[in-house]
Amino acid sequence: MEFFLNSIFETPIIIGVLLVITILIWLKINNSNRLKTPPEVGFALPIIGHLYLKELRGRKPLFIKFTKLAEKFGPIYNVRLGSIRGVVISSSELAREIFTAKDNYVLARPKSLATGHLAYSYANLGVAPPTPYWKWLRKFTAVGFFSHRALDMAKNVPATEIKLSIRYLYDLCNDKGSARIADMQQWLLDIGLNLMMRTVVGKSTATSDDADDEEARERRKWKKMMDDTMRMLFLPVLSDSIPVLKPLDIGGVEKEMIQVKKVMDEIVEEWLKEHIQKKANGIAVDGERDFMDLLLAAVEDGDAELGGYHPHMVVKATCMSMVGAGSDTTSVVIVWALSLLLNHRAELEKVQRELDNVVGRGRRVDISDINKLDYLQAVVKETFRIRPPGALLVPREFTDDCTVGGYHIPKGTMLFINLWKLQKDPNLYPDPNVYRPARFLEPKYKDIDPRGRHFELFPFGAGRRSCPGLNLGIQNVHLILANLLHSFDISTIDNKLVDLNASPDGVITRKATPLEIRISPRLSPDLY
Ligand code: HEM
Repeated sequence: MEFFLNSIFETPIIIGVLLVITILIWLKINNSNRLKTPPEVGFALPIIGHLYLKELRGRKPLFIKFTKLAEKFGPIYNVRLGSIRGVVISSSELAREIFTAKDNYVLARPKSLATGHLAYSYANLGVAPPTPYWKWLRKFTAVGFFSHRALDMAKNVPATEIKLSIRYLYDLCNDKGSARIADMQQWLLDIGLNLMMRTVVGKSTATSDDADDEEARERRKWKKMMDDTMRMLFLPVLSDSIPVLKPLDIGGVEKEMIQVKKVMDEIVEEWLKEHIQKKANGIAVDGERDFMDLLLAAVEDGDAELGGYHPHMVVKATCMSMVGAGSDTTSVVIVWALSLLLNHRAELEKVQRELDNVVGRGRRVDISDINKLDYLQAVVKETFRIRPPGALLVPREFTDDCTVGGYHIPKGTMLFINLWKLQKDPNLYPDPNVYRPARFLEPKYKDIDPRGRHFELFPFGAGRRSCPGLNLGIQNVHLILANLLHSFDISTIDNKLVDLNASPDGVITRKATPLEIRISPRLSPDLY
């Protein structure tokens, strides 16, 4: 008997089995006390988290990498980008839960090295924490600037700016009857910036103005400043994910941010001084009032909630956030709309036929026509669906522990909504990867509104932190696209297909390569 017991307990296999059983029981007891968390995409290493995974390596856009991971881990999963803990959502139902019942938890934006330097100490509306100051600014912009009434009053700005830009293209065609545009994306980025500069600070950067006078030099300086600021503001910096690298300032990025901030502030300060002078002279009351005029008047009102910021800093930061957030977004939608139409010529011709039927060829399109252009509106919706300009929206951060889809999300987690994947869900749209604008004319889809109320299509985000400029954005996208397609016949060079790949850089989904096209006028010369 004694021999028998000894042989059992001395057998390493038996001891191993007992050990495993003990560990399993311990894990089970321990897990049942723990909260259920979303699937983790792998084992997170210290410092780099999941950045070593093959799905997260390489120079592809982050939303493509997240889409690959969603195919493996489902509509909600946890990912660690270095020290940043994120949750990635790609289901319409979960997005609805977050932006309705849980909206209060996700009103903040994460901080980064770039926002620390370029966002006027977080006075910038796009990154300000959800304080009474941010609420006041949202209310002010919604009522004073983005309401339908305000847009109606300001409709002359797009009309004149678009006319100028179309005229510029027409002049390129003039004696040859057509023109080759090497980079239509650049023309569209210019017009987007012109529109916002006129609306916000009353200035125009004039499309591709290469004159050599003082005014043109000034305009080139603003344009470069805006380009640099936007590029730097959304630059993924390694030290945001791996903070121990911050003192090294790899590639001199932080030094460059400080330089960009200096130039930015000098220019915006100059605009502010001009507006203060205008106000003192009474011009801002009687003449055309831009956003800076309105805000300048509002911050001096005793009821303004300025969160301890100097009133002038609020004006500078907010105007920068408007120009920055409103220009590239608008242009990028039109780049994609045009690119998709060029790859589907029958659709392009349908839009032009609709324009000819509704507007005719005897005058130019104007704002009042847009509501009657059903096919054009369907084209814009299909573009928002297939190529959302913010494919991951703009990240948010959970400000408290929360539950989403039954999973525990701890405070401090970054929220990514993968619109790129969500809006191509086959449960929402049949043949989701096929470009078919007419789907938005079908009874089931025709009432889908992209303004953040329907979680099948919400390119402007949703909830209380969604895009405040969406009405202006929607108006300008339709107006510019309609004007282009009405004014010109457009084709690719040698009828080649347009490359539809997205650039890996930035939060705004730009096209990776230039859009090269040929245009020829289709209206009578007196209309340009
Ligand atoms: C087609 C054009 C546009 C698109 C697709 C777009 C998209 C977006 C998206 C996705 C967000 C983030 C929303 C969220 O977190 O849920 C956003 C925020 C914002 N947008 Fe737009 N936008 C456009 C035009 C504009 C315009 C014209 C303006 C201003 C004139 C503007 C100003 C802003 C601002 C200030 C924010 C930050 C709001 C905050 O954080 O409280 N946007 N936009």
